[in-house]
Amino acid sequence: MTAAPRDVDILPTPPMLPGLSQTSSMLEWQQDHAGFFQRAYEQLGPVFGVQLGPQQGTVLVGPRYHEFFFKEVDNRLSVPEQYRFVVPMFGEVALAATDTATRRRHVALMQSAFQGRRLSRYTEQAADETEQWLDSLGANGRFDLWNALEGLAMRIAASTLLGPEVRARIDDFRPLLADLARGMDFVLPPDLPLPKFVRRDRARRLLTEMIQPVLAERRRRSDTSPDFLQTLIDDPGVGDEGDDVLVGMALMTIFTGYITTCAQLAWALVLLLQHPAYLESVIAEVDAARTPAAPGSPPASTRPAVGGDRVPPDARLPRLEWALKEAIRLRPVMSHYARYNRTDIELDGYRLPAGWLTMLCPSVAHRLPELFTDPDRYDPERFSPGRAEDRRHPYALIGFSGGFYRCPGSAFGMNEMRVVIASLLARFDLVAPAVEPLPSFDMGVTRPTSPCIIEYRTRN
Ligand code: HEM
Repeated sequence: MTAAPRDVDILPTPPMLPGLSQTSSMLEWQQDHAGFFQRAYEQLGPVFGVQLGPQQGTVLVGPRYHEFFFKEVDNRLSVPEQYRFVVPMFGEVALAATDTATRRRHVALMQSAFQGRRLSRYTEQAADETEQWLDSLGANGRFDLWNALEGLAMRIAASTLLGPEVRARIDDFRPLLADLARGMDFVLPPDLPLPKFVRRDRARRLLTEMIQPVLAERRRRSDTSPDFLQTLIDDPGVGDEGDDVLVGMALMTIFTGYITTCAQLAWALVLLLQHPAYLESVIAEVDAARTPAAPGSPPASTRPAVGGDRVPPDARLPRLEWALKEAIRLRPVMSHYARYNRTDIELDGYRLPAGWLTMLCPSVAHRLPELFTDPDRYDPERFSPGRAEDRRHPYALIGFSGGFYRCPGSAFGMNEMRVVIASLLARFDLVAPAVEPLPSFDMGVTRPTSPCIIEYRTRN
């Protein structure tokens, strides 16, 4: 794929969509990220250039290019330059840390934090939070999808990641996290005096002020809480870097965990409700996994959070898992992944200039017919063992990114989505939204726009 550096300067840069100015291409992208990339791919092929505001980049589509992208990271492709937009939110932590050893240490710590017994405990907590939410809904009614799931995802993130002290103050915490989300911008310089950036900076300050006393109290008590905040406090590496880094990592993890999971969960639920035949098969699977309620127990809507006929948080629900993967395939929540070219790179006859971005676009890549049969069709069984279309290439399904910087919370995100949907289906009959929800990009992820009303009633 590559050639000696001396040949590179004579090569053309990748083709761009004709007739688009800096502003018009930016506007088209802002209105519909996936549609913009799809249009460019259809007109220009698997290697094309884009101009997003002042930044130029190359989008690569297809598993061979995905492999190149993930393998070149921390080599010719660099991470932190592209993650400058998170520095005002969390400081120079994780993917935004400029020092490679520090960045890898932060990511490795997160990778180890969301596995094994800790992961099981977090999943159980997610199930308890979900039952509490369901108990609050009554026997029937309606909820706005994003509003309801955002609240739930934040409560889950708060209790599992930051612990009971922050969970108790969730109502103060929630609008601040939402302000952080709305202040996320991949393109504009992060220090412009815009109202959304002013609110972002205020949110970070107030969130930090909330977490710092918790830290101090935990240290005073030599606490052994099982949440992620305690994992950070106990880690000798992060411990040495000071409280700013520790609080920044805590905020970054809770923020990233809540917003992506919530958006992906919302799409997964909508898609499932829109496909009643497949939904029936998932409900049957969920019912088979339910622990029977004790004889004479009260109706589901009035049962306490613990006990009753709950779906065990660790239940194996393959049909639901395939539906989650299908939602990740059809509605990936990240519009693209970007890395910064440290040097000129030659790729299949093109020059990707130093200073440009190199990008992947999961929404386009997930609809390649050579990987996914009848790719526009909702067909979760494509992930069943006999078909396993995602195994056609190790980088076919990239909704959690890939390589060393692949999402460290992917297993937790999958478990959380599974327990929320299984618990909802176990308790309620749900009605699909009357109109197809349009995607919204206002919070840094692709999510269903509100209002998107879901009706529910207790199952017989
Ligand atoms: C369905 C849910 C989720 C999806 C689709 C998702 C997706 C992603 C993706 C695509 C990336 C990498 C972006 C890149 O390569 O540039 C990422 C990074 C990350 N994810 Fe997830 N994620 C999910 C859930 C979670 C959860 C539950 C957590 C934490 C508990 C989490 C924590 C992180 C962190 C800490 C990073 C690194 C971000 C940074 O350093 O700025 N994610 N995620």
